[in-house]
This record gives sequence, structure tokens and C-alpha cells, in this order.
Amino acid sequence: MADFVAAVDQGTTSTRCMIFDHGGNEIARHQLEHQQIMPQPGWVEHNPVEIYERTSAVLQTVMNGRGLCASDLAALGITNQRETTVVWNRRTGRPYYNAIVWQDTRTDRIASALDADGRGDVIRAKAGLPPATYFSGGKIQWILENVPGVREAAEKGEAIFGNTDSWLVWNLTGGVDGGIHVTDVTNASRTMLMNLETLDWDDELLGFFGVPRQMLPEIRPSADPDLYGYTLDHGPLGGRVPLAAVLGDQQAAMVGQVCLRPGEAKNTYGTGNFLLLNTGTELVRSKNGLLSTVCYKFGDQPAVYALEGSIAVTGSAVQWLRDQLGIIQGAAQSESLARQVPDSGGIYFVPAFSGLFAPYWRSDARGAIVGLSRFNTNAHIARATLESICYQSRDVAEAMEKDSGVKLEVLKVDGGVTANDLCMQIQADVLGVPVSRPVVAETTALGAAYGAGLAVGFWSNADELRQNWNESRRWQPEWTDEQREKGYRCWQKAVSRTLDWVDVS
Ligand SMILES: Nc1ncnc2c1ncn2[C@@H]1O[C@H](COP(=O)(O)OP(=O)(O)O)[C@@H](O)[C@H]1O
Ligand SMILES: O=P(O)(O)OC[C@H](O)CO
Repeated sequence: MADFVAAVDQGTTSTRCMIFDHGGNEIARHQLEHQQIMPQPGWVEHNPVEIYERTSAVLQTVMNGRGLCASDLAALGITNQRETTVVWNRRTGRPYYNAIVWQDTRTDRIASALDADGRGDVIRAKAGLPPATYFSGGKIQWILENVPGVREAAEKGEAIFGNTDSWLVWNLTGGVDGGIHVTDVTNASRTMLMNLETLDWDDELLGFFGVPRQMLPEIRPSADPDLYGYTLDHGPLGGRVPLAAVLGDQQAAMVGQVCLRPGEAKNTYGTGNFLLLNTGTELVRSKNGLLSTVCYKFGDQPAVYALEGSIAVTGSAVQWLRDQLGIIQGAAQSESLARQVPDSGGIYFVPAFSGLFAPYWRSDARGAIVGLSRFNTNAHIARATLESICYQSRDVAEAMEKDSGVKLEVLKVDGGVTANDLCMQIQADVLGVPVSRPVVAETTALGAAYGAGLAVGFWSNADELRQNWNESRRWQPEWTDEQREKGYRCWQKAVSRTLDWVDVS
């Protein structure tokens, strides 16, 4: 009898494998970082071979560490950083180029040209996305146009595209020896190439980016009782395990937080922040700068959609304090440093390192710290960094309320930054609603495990998952309304100072 479900969470900064039992409790985990390659300002790449090696290593370490074998696992689910683009050769298994990461802004001219000639509106209508450097379509176009030999190989069906989910599934199911070339509907909904209503690749959208259809993976349900396939006997799990679910990481976090009813929402605080609201089987189109996206599709049930507010830089701003400014030694120290001061001393930090994503979608913005005086110290900068995470979340929460009419009563949170108690208190203050963190903060991996477990009958329905959800801590707002609104007005003024900084026309 298989007592556990495994999940791989292939994230922006690291890859982790986690094993869960039927109660949704974490049994084992291992995590490895991979290199962030930044060859030019605004460019961010990962090495896909390194990512697969790290994935194999975390799977092996977890299995060996707990003395588990493949037959102990009912299923494997995969969740991944979305949009990040890999193009590889299906005969040799070798990538043509590094993965171009979702944060990479090299395609800003491709993106702004889409709005100049009306294609942008078609993309908004069909894909639910604003033209932006964020999504995969422009990244594939860049590889087709700039890496010698790829266009010809793509026309012949030899050069194939995938986000990191497809790359991992292809390798785990055989690679050059019959690996399957698939993705799930949530990942496909982030490419600018899929029609949100038909849930299929759209020829008009493919034409906008010059992408040959034969490059693209087959789109499958997020949790698939027919199974994606099996891991290999000689693979990192040491045997055949049903690969039963694939979900983009933010959608997986929705499942892990059991936001499975319309009106339920969560905010994940990782490298960036992603606030998603379940809108049910109704596709809600944003008028306020949010994305419409697929939340999940379980088997042959209708797809469930979400509104999403994507924020490019939140936890990575904390990394910037550590790696570039050197004012903290580790991410956790951002809290002790910020606690040295009662407020940010009048400064506001807008970390528009990759332009601004939702709700602004301004690739011409760049980061700024405004309001500086000689009074300010590193502690104020640390505090302003935490505040920037919370104010950006308020920007998207406001847009979400306008689009959906749903008033947030409590914000469910998860992800690495939620370990920062001060940041969560500031979030409650800035939003004016309570913030609630679950016991299992690794909701992304848990969501992939839930998808895989539902597909193979390890869990039978959403009610079982709901019983597994428990709160670990809740923060109540402490600021007065006057404090809250004054702070937010200053934030909006600071944002306006970052716009129109670089020329992307
Ligand atoms: N105590 C902390 N305070 C603030 N930020 C933190 C803390 N711990 C981790 N982080 C940030 O959380 C991010 C990692 O979170 P994680 O959920 O693992 O992200 P991802 O899935 O994007 O790789 C990093 O950007 C790191 O700077
Ligand atoms: O890997 P994360 O957690 O930073 O998530 C990245 C998002 O999927 C980008 O859209």
C-alpha cells in the first residue's frame, strides 16, 4: 500500500522535493538552489541541465533519506516557476539556449510592439494577458530569432518548447528515449499562445510570435486520472511512479491552500508575489490590470479560472539587500534590522527592477528609493523593503476588489517571506484585514501533491483536503485608518516617480 504522495516544486531560486502523508503532513523534504545567471542588465537565465540535475538529486536524497522506495508513493505531482522558457532538441536532449526566466526583460521591444499595432488587444481578449516581457511567447520568439539553427529545427519539429514542467516531465519519462512532450493547462495559460476559452493553442496568437505549432507540448488537465505517464525504473525515484499532476506554482498554491471555491483567494510571497482569486468556471476579464488565468482543471471537469495580480519583485528585494547591498547576511535578518526602527523614516522603496507588473504593467519603470534624508539608515531601508512587499500587495488587492466585487475578509498567505512576522504584521496594517498563515506554509508543493493524489484516488474530494488545512498564526491590523491611507497615498506617489525611466519604444 502506498502511504505517501511526492511533489517536486521547481521554483525560481531552488528546486525542492517534498513527501506528504494522507493528512497533508510533510514527511520529508530536500531543497537545492540553482545558479541565477545575469549576463546583462535585465537578463535572467537558468541552466536547464542544472535544473534537471538538481531535481534528480532532491528526489534521490528525499527517497534515500527516508528509506522510501517507489512503491511507497501513490503518485508524483510537479509544480514549477511559470513562463520560464526552455527550447531543446528532442533528438539530442540538449537545450539550445539557457532558460529565459520570467523576470527577464530582454523582450521589452517585442512586448511594446504588440501594443503599437493592435495585436495586444487580441492577446488580451484571447489569452487574458497584457502584452509584457513576463510571458513565454516573446521569449520563444527571441530564441527563434537570435539562436542560430533554432528556427529551422523548430519548423522540422526537432526544436521543442516547454516551461520547466515540460522539461522535467520529458526527462523524467525517458528524455531522448520516448520522453513525453506535455504541459498542463495552467502553464499553457501563461504563454500568450493559448486561447483561454478553447484551452488550445491558438493559430492567430502563434502567428504573432512566429511560433510553429509543432514546437509546442500537448496541453493536458492539471490533475489527470489518465496519468501523464510513469517515472522510469532507472530514474531518480528508482522505479515506476504515476506522474499524475502538473500545475504552475501559483495555481498549485491555490490548491494547497484549498482555495477551491469561487471567491477564495491567497497571496504567495516568494521571489515575487502572486495574489490569486478563484472565479469558478466563469472567465472574468480584468479592467484593472490583473490577469485572467486558468486556476486548475481536474480530469474532464470544466476548467476553473482565476484573477491574478502578479508582482515581480518582493522576496527578491530582500535578496538584493543581502547580495547586492550587503546590509543583511541572510533573509531572516531583514526582520531584526527593520525592527530597530519604528517606521521607515519617511522613505519608500519601489523595487521596479523588472519594470512593474500588476496592476501597472510598465516595462519602462525602474527601481527607486524616494524620500531619503541624512536621517535614514540601513534599518529604514530594510523596513521600507518589507513595506514595499505589502504596498505592492495592496495595489493588486484593490484591483481585485474592483474587478470581482469580492471584498477580502482575510488574506491567506504562504511562501518564504511569510516567515517574517514583522512583514506579515505590516501587511495586515497596510491592507486593513487580518492575515492568516497555515501550518503547512509549503502550499505550492502541497497543491501539486493534492492534484496528483486526487487524480489517483489517494484523496477522494476537496472536503478531505479542507480538513487538512489548519491556521498557524493570524495577524490583526493595528494601524488607524488615517495612518493606512496616508501611507498608501505616499506609496502611490513613490510609484509615479519610477515610471517612464527607460526607453522601450
Ligand atoms: N525571514 C524572511 N524575511 C523576508 N524574506 C524572506 C525570509 N525568508 C525567506 N525570504 C525570501 O523568500 C524568498 C524565497 O521564498 P520561496 O517561497 O522559497 O521562493 P521561490 O519559490 O520563489 O523560490 C526569497 O526571495 C527570500 O529572500
Ligand atoms: O518560483 P516562484 O515561486 O518565484 O514563482 C514564480 C512564478 O511562477 C512566476 O510567474
